[in-house]
Amino acid sequence: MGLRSGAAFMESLRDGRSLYIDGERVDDVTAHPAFRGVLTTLAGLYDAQLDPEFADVLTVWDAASGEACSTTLLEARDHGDVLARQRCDRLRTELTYGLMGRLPDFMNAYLLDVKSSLEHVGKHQEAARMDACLARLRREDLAVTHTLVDPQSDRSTQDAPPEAVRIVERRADGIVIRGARLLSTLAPVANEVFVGPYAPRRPGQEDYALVCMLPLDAPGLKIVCRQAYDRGDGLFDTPLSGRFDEGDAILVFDDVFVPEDRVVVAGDLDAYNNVVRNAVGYGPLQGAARSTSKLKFLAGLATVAARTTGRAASPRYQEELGEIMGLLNVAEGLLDGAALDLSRRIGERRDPASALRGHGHPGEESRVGIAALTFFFPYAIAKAVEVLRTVAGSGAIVMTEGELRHEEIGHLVEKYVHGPEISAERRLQVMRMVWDMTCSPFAARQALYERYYTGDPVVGRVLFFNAPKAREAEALAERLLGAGTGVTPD
Ligand SMILES: Cc1cc2nc3c(=O)[nH]c(=O)nc-3n(C[C@H](O)[C@H](O)[C@H](O)COP(=O)(O)OP(=O)(O)OC[C@H]3O[C@@H](n4cnc5c(N)ncnc54)[C@H](O)[C@@H]3O)c2cc1C
Repeated sequence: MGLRSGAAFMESLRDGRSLYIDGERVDDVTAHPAFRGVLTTLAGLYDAQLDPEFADVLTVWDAASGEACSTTLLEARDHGDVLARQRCDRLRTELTYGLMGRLPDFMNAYLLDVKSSLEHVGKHQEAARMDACLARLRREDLAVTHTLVDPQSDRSTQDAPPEAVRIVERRADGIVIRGARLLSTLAPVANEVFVGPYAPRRPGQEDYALVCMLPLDAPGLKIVCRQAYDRGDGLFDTPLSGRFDEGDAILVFDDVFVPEDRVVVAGDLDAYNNVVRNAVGYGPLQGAARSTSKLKFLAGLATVAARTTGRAASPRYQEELGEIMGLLNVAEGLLDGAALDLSRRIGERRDPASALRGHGHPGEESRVGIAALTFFFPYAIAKAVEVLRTVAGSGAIVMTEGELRHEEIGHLVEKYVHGPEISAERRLQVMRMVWDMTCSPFAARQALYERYYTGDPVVGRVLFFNAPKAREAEALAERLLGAGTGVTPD
């Protein structure tokens, strides 16, 4: 099949999936107003792959299928391939302003990581099954989402609660699964879902050690969406929710059959607990590109907002905006660092001796991308949103286009709501965007997303505490502590 057009992508979603939103069952997701905006955005990305202006960056040749495929599915052999991926990740996330956390790109990178991790720990059969899924994605140009986290029915323990998805029947041709997983961003408008691990499973929990891929129209699979934030209010009033509300859903697997060729892990705890632990780092590169694009967009919007009120002329606001620009420069460096880490690890996997030549330290120890996603970006993005709030002030609490166009008061809006040499229409347009980034339900969800999308931030930090680099740091301090207190050399 090869690369799909936006129209073909839309057609593929008319599949009879069981989807529920705002209290109703939706028969055709492409016709529902809640998804019109985000589907237009995603269809645009599919069309961009076919556009000669973008095709060189967004697509690569797939020798296996004999057709072009998305660069986001390119398995990198060397640094040149990694840079091609970085350029593609950057372009696609700039086309979406970093506001879509779960572009299909995220999962394409993640699944390549799964394959690399399983291979690294010697789970070759599972890695081969993942590879077969990736080959299908390249051939069919599918949009994939994922669901990793057990329901919140009991967080007093890390063990799977009975509500978590599990294997309830093993057949010769596959397995039957039952239970729920959260929280699947993009699920309403994706083609397939990857069910994968988050918390490690322990002996006795083999039925919960499940990794598989399924089409989102699989019989028995229910997509239970959160409330829509795109309420059809138009792109002037809701310029971000009207374009980038990617949707989140709890997935309920009500006795869903998974054919054997879609099962990656079914009961092997060792494989399950190593599905991403030893990944080379495609995911962090994509995440760093997305976050950098978002930071750039926020820095730009804050500057534009400051100009619409005249505050950009004041050193007090220039200082705030300057800090965001500084953070953006750091972000660019971290993105390059994530690319270098990925290249280094790919090289080491191919030739373990290369870890000892030239790079200073083995790539396994360097976690620039993950550290950037765990620590830097959540801070930098929250800070940029805070600066946006500061420069906009009460301007973010803003009337709608309706008042601007109203026959009785429109002229008063023109007279009293303008900025310095800036029309009321332009100022309102900017402030509606600021509102959608700082005050709307879309904005609140974006903030929550940045905090949680890499998983529980507490768990993430503790992993760094337990990493070899922490022991290296400790050893450095111990060296000085052990140096004695004598001030004169012996
Ligand atoms: C907008 C959004 C989109 C998401 N998209 C996806 C997706 O596409 N796919 C997917 O699989 N998941 C997704 N997630 C889920 C995400 O992975 C989880 O939110 C994350 O793993 C945290 O789990 P939880 O929300 O159940 O919080 P909990 O595990 O219930 O934790 C709640 C809070 O308690 C804190 N906490 C936990 N332990 C301790 C401790 N010992 N001491 C102090 N505090 C502690 C946590 O840090 C957290 O702040 C998404 C989440 C959000 C908010």
